[in-house]
Amino acid sequence: MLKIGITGGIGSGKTTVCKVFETLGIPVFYADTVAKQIMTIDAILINGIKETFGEQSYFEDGSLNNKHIANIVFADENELAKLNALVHPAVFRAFDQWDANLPKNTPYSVKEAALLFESGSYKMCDKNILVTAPHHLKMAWVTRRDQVNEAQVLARMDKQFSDKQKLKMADFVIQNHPNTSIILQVLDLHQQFLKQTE
Ligand SMILES: CC(C)(COP(=O)(O)OP(=O)(O)OC[C@H]1O[C@@H](n2cnc3c(N)ncnc32)[C@H](O)[C@@H]1O)[C@@H](O)C(=O)NCCC(=O)NCCS
Ligand SMILES: Nc1ncnc2c1ncn2[C@@H]1O[C@H](COP(=O)(O)OP(=O)(O)OP(=O)(O)O)[C@@H](O)[C@H]1O
Repeated sequence: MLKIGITGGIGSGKTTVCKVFETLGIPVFYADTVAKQIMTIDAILINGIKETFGEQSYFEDGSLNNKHIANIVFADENELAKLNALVHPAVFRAFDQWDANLPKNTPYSVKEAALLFESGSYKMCDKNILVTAPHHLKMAWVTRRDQVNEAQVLARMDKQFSDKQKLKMADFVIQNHPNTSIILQVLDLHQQFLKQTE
């Protein structure tokens, strides 16, 4: 089965794009969401995170203290590398398991991941889509959605490849821009992917 990767910088609209694929009946694996789920259920990972970032990484009810971990890792590349090394292999395994269990008549599947290119997982996809949006819009959307300031968003942007780097690696681009329609762009790609699976 064809595997399609979707990525884009923070706030570019990856999830919004993936919701359109889902309405077309295409299964989507949300790597960022799964990463956070695994971080609260995988005992080995939980121990590794506590050992590396302290007991405060989790609240008493076992939920993840996102803010505590984000404050450490987005201020220090070495700390972020440690977190990525702990979490990413577990997410790769979860994706393989998810993909293997999809119904046999599924035309193609989509993997949404913030770090598709940075983590190398794009190599496991047949085609990769980059979602882009103007910087000022990403900033406005994320600061409003996550109630964070511009410096906090910039700290994450700094840890990701630039759109210029990612454009060289992507097979397709979806522009999330007021002058274009995400829905029409997704429909166009959907038709192309269906043709490839005929
Ligand atoms: C650090 C954590 C706890 C912060 O949680 P928080 O709820 O604030 O952010 P969330 O997970 O919703 O991510 C929002 C956005 O931040 C950026 N981001 C997240 N993790 C990373 C990372 N490791 N490197 C660079 N940017 C990242 C992405 O643009 C992502 O879409 C969380 O992001 C995390 O556990 N990250 C490690 C797992 C990971 O690498 N996920 C991304 C790919 S699988
Ligand atoms: N074209 C748009 N018009 C208005 N709001 C938008 C548009 N695209 C995205 N947004 C909003 O911007 C925010 C970020 O979008 P979304 O969550 O889809 O991006 P993302 O790339 O998955 O983000 P992240 O990497 O931070 O998880 C959301 O609150 C979303 O509703």
